[in-house]
Amino acid sequence: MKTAAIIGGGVIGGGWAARFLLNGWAVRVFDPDPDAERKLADVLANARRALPGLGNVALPAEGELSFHSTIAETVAGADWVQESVPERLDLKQKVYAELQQHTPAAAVIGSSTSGYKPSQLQDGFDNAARIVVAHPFNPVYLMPLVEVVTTPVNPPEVIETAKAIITSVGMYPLHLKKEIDAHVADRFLEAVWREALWLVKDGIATTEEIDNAIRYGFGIRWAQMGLFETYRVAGGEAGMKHFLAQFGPCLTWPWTKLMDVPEFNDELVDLIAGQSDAQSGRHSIRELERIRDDNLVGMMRALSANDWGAGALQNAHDVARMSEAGLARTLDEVADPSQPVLTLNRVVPLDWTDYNGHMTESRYLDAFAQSTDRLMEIIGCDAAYIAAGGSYFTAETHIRHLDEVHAGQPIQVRTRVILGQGKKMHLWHEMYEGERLLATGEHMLLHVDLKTRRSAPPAAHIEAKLTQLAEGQAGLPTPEGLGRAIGAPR
Ligand SMILES: NC(=O)C1=CN([C@@H]2O[C@H](COP(=O)(O)OP(=O)(O)OC[C@H]3O[C@@H](n4cnc5c(N)ncnc54)[C@H](O)[C@@H]3O)[C@@H](O)[C@H]2O)C=CC1
Ligand SMILES: C[N+](C)(C)CC(=O)CC(=O)[O-]
Repeated sequence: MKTAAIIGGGVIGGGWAARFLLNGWAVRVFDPDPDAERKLADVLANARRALPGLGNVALPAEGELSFHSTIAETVAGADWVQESVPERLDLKQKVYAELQQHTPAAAVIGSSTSGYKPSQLQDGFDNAARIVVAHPFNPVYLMPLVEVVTTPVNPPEVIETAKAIITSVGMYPLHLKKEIDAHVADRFLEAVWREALWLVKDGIATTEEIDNAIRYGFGIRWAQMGLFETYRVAGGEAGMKHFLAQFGPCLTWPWTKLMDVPEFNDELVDLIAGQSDAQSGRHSIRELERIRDDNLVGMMRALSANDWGAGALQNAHDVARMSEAGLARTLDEVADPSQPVLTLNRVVPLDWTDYNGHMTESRYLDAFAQSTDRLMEIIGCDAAYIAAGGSYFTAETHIRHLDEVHAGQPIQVRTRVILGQGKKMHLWHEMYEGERLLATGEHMLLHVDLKTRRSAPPAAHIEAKLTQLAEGQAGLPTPEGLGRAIGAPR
């Protein structure tokens, strides 16, 4: 098991701790705040609620969490050290002086700093080559971006290790080869933040109106395409050049106050804090975090369905996790084809819950459909085969809802091929939470020619694999409930 040492376990260090733990790492924390353990437990509770169901493949078993009273003890045996102490250079440098004495030589040290350049953290330290900026976004357990900022003293192997570790916990390392104060993303945030402060101070808009301008408008666009791709589309058929010709000149108009910062006096602080209380004071911070997490998970899962942006990143992480989660992609990878095949191993995500407080009925079909897709891939009906014009359509489905399951619970589906002959594929899915049978799904599918949209025999290699599974599993007892129908009222 890999080990992460977290130096500073506040908002960001707590988020890093949760990200590593839920991805199976051992996590060792140092934070002098006597309340640090309680605060981190709160962050971890929210992370456990949101992260495991984000993807379609189960995460590894949670790692071990421990708290330590010195930096020396915390970094013992660490593969990765993440420094997240307050944003004060003198304090950070004091911490790096200690880290240089005790951190294992092979470990990489990442700093969460929002604004300092890596050279300011490396300067004068023997282990400078192993120090990089690894700037995350809040909440670290859900947001994938990490700005990795390096300097010429960082050798390629340190940079590659940093990128590989960040990728392995489902995040996206954006490597900036040139250092700059506040990296890239915080430059945007600061520009928007300055404008927003002026708009409030000048009485143009309240904090709530500014938030509405973002969340009902460009904020949704940015989440899926960013800035440049969005503006390319906004240029119409003439694209980016037309957009620049039309809107470029207005950048010289005096629209912006970007170069000024309003004076941070009591009057401005009270104005902003008062409006913010009126806007959101009815929710506690932990409640707001959960609302934020529900929304982020829902949006990222929508992007996954389109294999786009942060969703495409999550899908790639799911694929990387499949083998460890026991999910085969080919028949050769199925450990024992004479037994029901594991076709789904995931956690019920937050957005699958309904007003009854449990997984809603349509998601049982969603889960079984994911299992059918998995079985199709296993028998060779994969993306290439479908692109070449062959696939399966579902002709009939019968689901029995036998027991409840809730967001955050792990579910597994095991699938039997009851019949695989000619055009027909008759599947029997059983959904479990541990040993508890939650639902069964019986599905009749027909192989189709995607050009004619009519049923047609599958390719020989598909039928051969299907028959192999059906014949191999024929000796198993008949599943209880097979062929069951609701029946007409008498
Ligand atoms: N809050 C945010 O939105 C983001 C912050 N960051 C960066 O993350 C770093 C930490 O920021 P936050 O977590 O927001 O601050 P925070 O104040 O929530 O947490 C800092 C933690 O460090 C602890 N600490 C203080 N002295 C320490 C020491 N000598 N050794 C170990 N721990 C010590 C404190 O007790 C506290 O728990 C900063 O560099 C900040 O720029 C990065 C991304 C976003
Ligand atoms: C406000 N902040 C500069 C500390 C923000 C960040 O660094 C990133 C984030 O999570 O928005």
